[in-house]
Amino acid sequence: MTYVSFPDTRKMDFTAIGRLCIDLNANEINRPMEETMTFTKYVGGSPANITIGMSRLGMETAFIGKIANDQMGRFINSYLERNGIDTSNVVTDDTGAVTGLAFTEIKSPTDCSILMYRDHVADLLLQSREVQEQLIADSKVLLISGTALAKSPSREAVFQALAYAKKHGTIIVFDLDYRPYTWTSAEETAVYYNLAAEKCDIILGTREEFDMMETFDHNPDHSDQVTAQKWFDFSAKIVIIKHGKEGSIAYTGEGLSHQADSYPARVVKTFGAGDSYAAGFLYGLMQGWTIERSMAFGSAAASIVISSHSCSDAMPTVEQVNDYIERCNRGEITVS
Ligand SMILES: Nc1ncnc2c1ncn2[C@@H]1O[C@H](COP(=O)(O)OP(=O)(O)O)[C@@H](O)[C@H]1O
Ligand SMILES: O=C(O)C[C@@H](O)[C@H](O)C(=O)COP(=O)(O)O
Repeated sequence: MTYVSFPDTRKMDFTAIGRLCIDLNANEINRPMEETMTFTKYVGGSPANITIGMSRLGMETAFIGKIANDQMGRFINSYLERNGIDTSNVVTDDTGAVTGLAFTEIKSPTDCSILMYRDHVADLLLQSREVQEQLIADSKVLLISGTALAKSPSREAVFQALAYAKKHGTIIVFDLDYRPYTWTSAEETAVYYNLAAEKCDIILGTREEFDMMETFDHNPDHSDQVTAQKWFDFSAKIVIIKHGKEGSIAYTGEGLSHQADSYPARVVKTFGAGDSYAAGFLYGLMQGWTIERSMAFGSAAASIVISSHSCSDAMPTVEQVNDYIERCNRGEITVS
């Protein structure tokens, strides 16, 4: 059964809007940040990671964002271009803003955290008039991510992109990607997340992220079913709630639910799971696969990325994901 009909005559498969940042991942792992001396630099930012993932999977991709006018900004731009991502709507800041940094702490495979440096970052300065309507009209999918809603003018830019997507029938995906830093209150966060989610066809988030959105709702048992049901009265066709190692559950407007287990992984660090899952799942759905097969493909992609040092650079190809699934099926990867 087809739950989402993607427009079929568009030159761009997938366009994302939001932050382009730098991840600095600890080289000396299994210790606190205080004792970490060296880091490896990668392109980061959840929507950037997902776009890189989609590109690795062979999709035509583009990005809408703003980079700093410095070495970090140029590093990001050239990495995107080397990965075949259209950067014609990546604009350069001219106000002296900086690139957001995410230092990752890997204390153990299950105890990871991120230290964000996000004061005066370029990505939150994207303006609505800088969003190219034609690019969105030419795309099958527009992905938004919640962090870009945290501040103006990036907030308005995302809503403008949503308006263009609605106008042109572009399928809208919302990766909640809630990062408390840069939001000022629980009320502000919930209001803007809810306003954006009303317009989206596919919504992906963790249980904790949906809990944040339900600040004004009645869902005392944190029921996934109750969470999902709310969005089918708006635009949603699929709502996915992710539960880390426990797997994920997808709901569709017909009242059906689909459960996916996680794949085994030799976990190096847990971040990057959600971004690779999103890329794998969306890729599958755009191939016309069932929701279950798409979720399994996303889950396997996630296991590959959390078994690696980076998020963006470790995004797998189709062959790598299929090979991983086969190796798991043969019992060759059992550590979880
Ligand atoms: N420890 C783990 N082992 C195996 N797979 C995992 C693990 N953590 C996450 N995953 C996979 O990644 C998916 C998304 O992870 P999750 O942690 O829920 O999202 P996020 O990274 O956005 O917080 C899960 O549904 C699961 O398939
Ligand atoms: O999103 C960021 O700014 C940091 C990411 O690049 C980072 O690697 C990460 O946290 C990935 O997020 P996840 O996939 O939700 O775990």
